[in-house]
Amino acid sequence: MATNGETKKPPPTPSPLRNAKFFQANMRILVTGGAGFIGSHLVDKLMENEKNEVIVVDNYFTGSKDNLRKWIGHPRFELVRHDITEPLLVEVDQIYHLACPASPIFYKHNPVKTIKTNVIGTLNMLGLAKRVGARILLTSTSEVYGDPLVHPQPENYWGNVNPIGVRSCYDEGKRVAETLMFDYHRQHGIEIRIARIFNTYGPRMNIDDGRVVSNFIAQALRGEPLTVQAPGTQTRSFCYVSDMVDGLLRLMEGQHTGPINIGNPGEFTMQELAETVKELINPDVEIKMVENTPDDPRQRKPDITKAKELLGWEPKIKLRDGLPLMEEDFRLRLGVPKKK
Ligand SMILES: NC(=O)c1ccc[n+]([C@@H]2O[C@H](COP(=O)([O-])OP(=O)(O)OC[C@H]3O[C@@H](n4cnc5c(N)ncnc54)[C@H](O)[C@@H]3O)[C@@H](O)[C@H]2O)c1
Ligand SMILES: O=C(O)[C@H]1O[C@H](OP(=O)(O)OP(=O)(O)OC[C@H]2O[C@@H](n3ccc(=O)[nH]c3=O)[C@H](O)[C@@H]2O)[C@H](O)[C@@H](O)[C@@H]1O
Repeated sequence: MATNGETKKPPPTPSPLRNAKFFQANMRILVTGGAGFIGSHLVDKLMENEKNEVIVVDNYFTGSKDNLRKWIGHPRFELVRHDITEPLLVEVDQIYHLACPASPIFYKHNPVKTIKTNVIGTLNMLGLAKRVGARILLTSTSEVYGDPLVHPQPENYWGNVNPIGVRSCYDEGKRVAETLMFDYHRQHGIEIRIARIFNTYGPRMNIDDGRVVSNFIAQALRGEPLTVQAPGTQTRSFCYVSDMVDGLLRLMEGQHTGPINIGNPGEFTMQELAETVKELINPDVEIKMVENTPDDPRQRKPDITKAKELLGWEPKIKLRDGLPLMEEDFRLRLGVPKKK
């Protein structure tokens, strides 16, 4: 019973087809942004389960069909070119809502489009969830904490965000997306899950993505200086993509709405990260200090107590073990074989 005296409407029941005799899949799952970095790894994992049908919608702004090449043509897989700022009509049981450019250079490239994706796109996906009674998971971000004044960041910290800065299309956009999720949950009884993802890295990141790990690895392999943005003492905590996917699946399947931080608490300065990449990948490269961009958060590290307690999740892969896996993928794509 809602506290204002109104009876809370239960969400609509899933399609009756799910119980039909010839219905093969137990679960039809929509992944928005599934052609992107995290999305495509999530799709790989979901497709491992023969009971799942997976539909990816993506506008290929930062994603690529190449990331999903092994599934194209598979009977349990569909790939749709679609921009989520437009309505979408599909019948699904779960929605992993990832669509949004994630690298700062891409999300700042067309900030109006970024905020439309976060607000109108999330509204569209919530409308879809409401119509078909699907459970929906939003991939929010540690950027909702802005330039945090509390360290490490627990989920109940409300953040320190510049609402009119160059990053706000993304961080404020995700904050509104979280608000929309909770309003649909409270008003319409939609089953929601919110993950606050902290910097994630791994194979399939765009080579010229602009994010720090992909930049440093590509630079090290090309023999170019590693560009540490000043002052270099700013910190990030890097989570390997398979750990991230595991966390997202647990959150979707568990009983908790979140928001829940999913990230690796191992914290590094950007100078330390550059030194580690240099040591592991190319000891001959130089490390160069370059100018930074406005509003760059000075520190970031997740408090993952909730993820541990509520999801039984914690990351397994340390940065020093994850970097060589990403190096291997970048070497293949850049055509730079390892010297014997
Ligand atoms: N990778 C990280 O470190 C990180 C950290 C925090 C949050 N996240 C969130 O996780 C999600 C995935 O991030 P990623 O690193 O895989 O980024 P990505 O850029 O590789 O993937 C995003 C995907 O969304 C698609 N997309 C963008 N706008 C769209 C639109 N309007 N309609 C349809 N598709 C659209 C892109 O083409 C791309 O395939 C994003 O929501 C991002 O905000 C990522
Ligand atoms: O985890 C998150 O919540 C967010 O993290 C990142 O945003 P950011 O941490 O700014 O990512 P990067 O662009 O990789 O920058 C990380 C740090 O590296 C520095 N950097 C970046 C690039 C570079 O070449 N050199 C360099 O020192 C930046 O100044 C920054 O301090 C992601 O890009 C967002 O999508 C995500 O939501």
